[in-house]
Amino acid sequence: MTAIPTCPEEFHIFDTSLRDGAQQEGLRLTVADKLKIAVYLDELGVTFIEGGWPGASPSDTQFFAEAAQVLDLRTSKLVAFGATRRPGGSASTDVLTRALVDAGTDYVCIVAKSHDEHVIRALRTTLEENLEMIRDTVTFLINEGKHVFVDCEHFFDGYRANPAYALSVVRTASEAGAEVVVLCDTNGGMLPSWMGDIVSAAAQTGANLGVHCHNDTACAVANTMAAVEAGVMHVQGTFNGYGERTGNADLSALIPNLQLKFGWELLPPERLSEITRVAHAIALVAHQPLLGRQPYVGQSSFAHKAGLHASAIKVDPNLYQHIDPALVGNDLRMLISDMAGRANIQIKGEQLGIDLSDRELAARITDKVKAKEAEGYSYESSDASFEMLLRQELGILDYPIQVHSWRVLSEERDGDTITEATVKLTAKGERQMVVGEGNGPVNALDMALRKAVATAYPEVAEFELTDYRVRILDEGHGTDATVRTLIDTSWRGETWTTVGVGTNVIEASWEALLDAIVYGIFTHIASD
Ligand SMILES: CC(=O)SCCNC(=O)CCNC(=O)[C@H](O)C(C)(C)COP(=O)(O)OP(=O)(O)OC[C@H]1O[C@@H](n2cnc3c(N)ncnc32)[C@H](O)[C@@H]1OP(=O)(O)O
Ligand SMILES: CC(=O)C(=O)O
Repeated sequence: MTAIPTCPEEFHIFDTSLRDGAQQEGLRLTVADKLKIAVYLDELGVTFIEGGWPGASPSDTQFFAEAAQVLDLRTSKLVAFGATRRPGGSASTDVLTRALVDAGTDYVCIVAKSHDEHVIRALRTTLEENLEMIRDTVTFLINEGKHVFVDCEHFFDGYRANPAYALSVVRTASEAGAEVVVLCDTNGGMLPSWMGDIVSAAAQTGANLGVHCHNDTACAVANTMAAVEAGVMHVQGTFNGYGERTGNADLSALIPNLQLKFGWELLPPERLSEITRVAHAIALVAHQPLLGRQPYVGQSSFAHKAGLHASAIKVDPNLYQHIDPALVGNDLRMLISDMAGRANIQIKGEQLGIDLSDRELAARITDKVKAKEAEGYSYESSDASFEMLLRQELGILDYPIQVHSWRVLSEERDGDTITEATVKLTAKGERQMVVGEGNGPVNALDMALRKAVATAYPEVAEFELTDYRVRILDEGHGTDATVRTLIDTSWRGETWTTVGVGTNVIEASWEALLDAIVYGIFTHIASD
């Protein structure tokens, strides 16, 4: 095994979620969103937050103006992004360079071309003029009192095409006073084993080096780690890997990798344990669902489904996890499914405070789960229904309501569809018959059921059906297919999921609805 590198005396975590992250298709951040995310990043403690490109868009200019007024960053420093001046001009008169100065940050990061072909064909200037643009812009910004970083765009591809020119760009930026020269894998085509030699060659210039990797080969984090092993002292990335095309190096994986695998204390442990919360909070602001299988911070990162895994986890959780999830603020989760063995059921029982140590009892429940899963039930996505099944099997589920009958009618009257449901039940000894109307049969049943139960349990009126999903289980059967319905119910910050299965979608929905109400009553409302 190669030796673990030691942490450089100065090491930067440079977050570009608000700049390169915002270059992701479908991601649109308002100024208010950016300000919120900047606060999360500062609380976590990244070294730098790149806020955007002032002058390129009015909202980025506004972001820096507002940030100066309202952001009180405690641990991070704000960076404004820009580019070298235009060819043939002067940095002192370039409109965008002026906007960079006016952004008012102490730190700026400018992008410079480092691939000869890009200079000639995209920038349409000479190789020498490109070096002059870098020299002029860095010098100008330093004279304006800025700390300057230079992003060498297409550095790795440029090095492979013309190493001498790519290195001359690094040298020019460093000699002009850039505090870090960042080697960018702009097209994201590199592989980890290709990084080390190129970074080492760039280090010969004497520049302080950083790295900025895109994820087009799914190697952005690995490439960044390889560059770190080769000696860079500054890593750029984004939270949840947002970024142009396939994204950037994901800081929610990169930071734990550096801290927990290399043993570098980049963040105090109590801040590292906030990283899952921060990744989710940023995803929420960005309106991007966070992938369950996102390393370290995803909901499934420490979720165990297979029976063999669970049986070893019962002995010691570390037998089947690479770190203690608490270190990154995540949790071990035990999933119940047709792949479960006794151990999954016993661990889940323990988490629910139900003793299932008896082998025969655990085996009976395992068989029951497998049989129900074969019918189409899915307990890994419906914890509440699993708990009800468990309690039913153990005879410890006191049904708070008894349903006598239900029906639902939909009719078209004068062009309008009217849907009405009737539910008859007994709750706390009182017989109820309630009619509910809704914009469809499931909605009408939900209304009638909750109204009927609410006379005995008034809190049920506040239960909210927050999600309803229907999945056809035997495609090809057409309208007589078996369906699975999953219902999320929320109340006072708690959410639980229940499942129903059947060839009749309304019956399957009713099963999930009824379980949702019953579960909510016995777990959240004191029964008397
Ligand atoms: C690798 C990266 O992701 S870097 C970040 C890229 N981010 C963005 O591009 C987002 C914000 N960009 C913008 O709003 C616009 O592109 C602006 C304001 C920067 C420029 O807009 P426009 O003036 O309309 O020019 P346009 O976008 O068509 O072309 C960019 C120009 O910058 C030049 N340019 C490209 N790279 C550089 C550089 N490193 N230094 C100086 N000039 C550059 C191009 O040659 C082109 O010049 P041209 O106008 O003579 O053709
Ligand atoms: C600078 C930058 O975003 C890149 O080269 O990808």
